[in-house]
Amino acid sequence: MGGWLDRLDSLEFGGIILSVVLQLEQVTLDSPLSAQPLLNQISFSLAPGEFVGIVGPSGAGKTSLLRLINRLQDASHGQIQVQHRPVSAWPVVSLRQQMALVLQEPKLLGMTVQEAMHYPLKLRGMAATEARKRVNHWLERLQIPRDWQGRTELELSVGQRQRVAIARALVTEPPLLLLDEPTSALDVGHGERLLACLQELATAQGMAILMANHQLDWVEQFCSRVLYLQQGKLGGDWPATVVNWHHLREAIADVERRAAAEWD
Ligand SMILES: Nc1ncnc2c1ncn2[C@@H]1O[C@H](COP(=O)(O)OP(=O)(O)OP(=O)(O)O)[C@@H](O)[C@H]1O
Repeated sequence: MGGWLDRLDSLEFGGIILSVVLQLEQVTLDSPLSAQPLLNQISFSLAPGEFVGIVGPSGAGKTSLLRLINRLQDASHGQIQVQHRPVSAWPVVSLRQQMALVLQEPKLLGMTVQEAMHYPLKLRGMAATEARKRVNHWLERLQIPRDWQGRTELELSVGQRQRVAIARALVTEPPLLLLDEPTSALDVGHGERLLACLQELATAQGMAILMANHQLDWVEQFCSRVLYLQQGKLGGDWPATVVNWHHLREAIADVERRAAAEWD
């Protein structure tokens, strides 16, 4: 493994060379239902080795943002670049080979765990022996028991399915990993182990990871940077070490309480 950094282009800012995997400039997503956009002029970039948490109240736009990057939906305005190339200029299949997206309720599409793990490697034309080695490596790394390999999603709990979906995403070792609430159905032990593994992938191997997560304690513990979304706007983009976590928790809880009170 390794080599992600070598595959990236570089940008020069004031004489300092920086690599950027992902760049959003003034990205807006209009709502089909209201005048208020679902995402409003979002700009940020992501470098190799960053593990970034997207936090914010329910409905703030976290999932919508991840969907735009992978082109499940297109932005109404602004530009998203992956590896310095607008997402609209990439053939969709090639764009999706630059990244892996794991949605909140992952599906194995009727495949067994074993088949689902091999499928993305088969699509990339990897030789069977190498693919087997790669699959075994990631099954072990995410501590997925061997006896799950013949199971389909109907024979896995939601949390188990989540772990398999993340292993399936990692098996291609993409430069960019997009995760939507990857720990929502995991117990503390598996959640912490997964996030520690992701942190190591970022810091030791240069993978860029963007993760929507409601569980602020874990974002605080494992992420290097935090994006705060509120009502579709980017309310903050901070290194995790400078965040006032107590204040941020209160701010999010306040918005969520007010939203709930509107129904009373
Ligand atoms: N296809 C759609 N059409 C119209 N509105 C949508 C659509 N998808 C999402 N929305 C709205 O966009 C807003 C943002 O939703 P999104 O799922 O991105 O939020 P989120 O921050 O991921 O929420 P949660 O934390 O609850 O998962 C919400 O108000 C939602 O109702």
